[in-house]
Amino acid sequence: KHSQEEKRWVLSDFDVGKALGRGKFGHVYLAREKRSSQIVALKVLFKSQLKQSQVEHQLRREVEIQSHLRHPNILRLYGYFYDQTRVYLILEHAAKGELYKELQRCKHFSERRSATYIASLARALIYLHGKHVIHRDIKPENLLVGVQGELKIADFGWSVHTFNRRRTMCGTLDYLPPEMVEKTEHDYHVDIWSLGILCYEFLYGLPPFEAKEHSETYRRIVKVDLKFPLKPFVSPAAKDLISQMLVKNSAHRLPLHKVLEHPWIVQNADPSG
Ligand SMILES: Nc1ncnc2c1ncn2[C@@H]1O[C@H](COP(=O)(O)OP(=O)(O)OP(=O)(O)O)[C@@H](O)[C@H]1O
Ligand SMILES: O=C(O)c1cc(-c2cccc(F)c2)nc2ccccc12
Ligand SMILES: [Mg+2]
Repeated sequence: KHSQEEKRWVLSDFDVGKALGRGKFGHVYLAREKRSSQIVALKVLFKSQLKQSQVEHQLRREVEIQSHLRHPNILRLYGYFYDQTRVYLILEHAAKGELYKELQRCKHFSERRSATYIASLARALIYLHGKHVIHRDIKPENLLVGVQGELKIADFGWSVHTFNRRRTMCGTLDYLPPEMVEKTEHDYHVDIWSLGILCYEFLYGLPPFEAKEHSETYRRIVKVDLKFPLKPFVSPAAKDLISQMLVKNSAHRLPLHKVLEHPWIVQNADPSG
């Protein structure tokens, strides 16, 4: 069956309301689609700035990827359109805004709240990886909150489709070294590392390798210089999970389905997510 012909949207299809926030390439507005009265977030990007920053292909990829994703913890992209000067993304409206503002407000999250978020993110990443998509930019700024407090992964600007590189251009992989052949697997594990960073930051209010200078942060990351402060109190189970995700050798990081089975998640995550 041919998929329903994509609707061609125009700006006059929407009543545009208040600005929800400012991004690098333009504003995001609350808007209502006139025919259906559906509330959306309309992300307006200026072509001139997109050209200047040479991110056109990245934006097209972001749109292509996000428009095909359907998961409760992944922000929907309903469609897009453009006029002479701007590109418009029609996004699901995340009524409770940015997670990182909430984290700043309450300093750090409880173990139950953190575990619930980590579980829903793990489920979303399992879905994403199943579609051969890696996000590569999982951080509080890119996490929005829905009307029921549920997490929504947004900003697929850095996501990529990892097609299987097992087939090289010339067809044979006999001459490829191990790291090339397994390269795609290696890619998936970047999101597990970021999930471990997030788990630490939810519980302590700061990312684990933070330092004044970039060079110092870099050194701490490559060394996996992981230290757990005495305050706030964090259970040994939580530290165990974080320690199994923040592992230098990507192949040894706890797989996402094992994250969901970890005792700390099982005992603390709210099943509804
Ligand atoms: N779907 C949405 N629902 C509610 N608020 C949103 C939504 N999308 C964006 N916002 C608000 O608008 C702000 C800017 O949006 P966004 O982060 O997507 O722009 P950007 O920073 O240019 O994108 P990127 O982070 O990829 O550079 C966000 O920080 C958030 O406050
Ligand atoms: O004038 C265009 O054809 C145009 C289209 C798109 C575009 C096309 C599909 C999806 C998407 F997200 C963006 N982005 C642009 C960025 C800069 C300048 C021009 C364009
Ligand atoms: Mg942003």
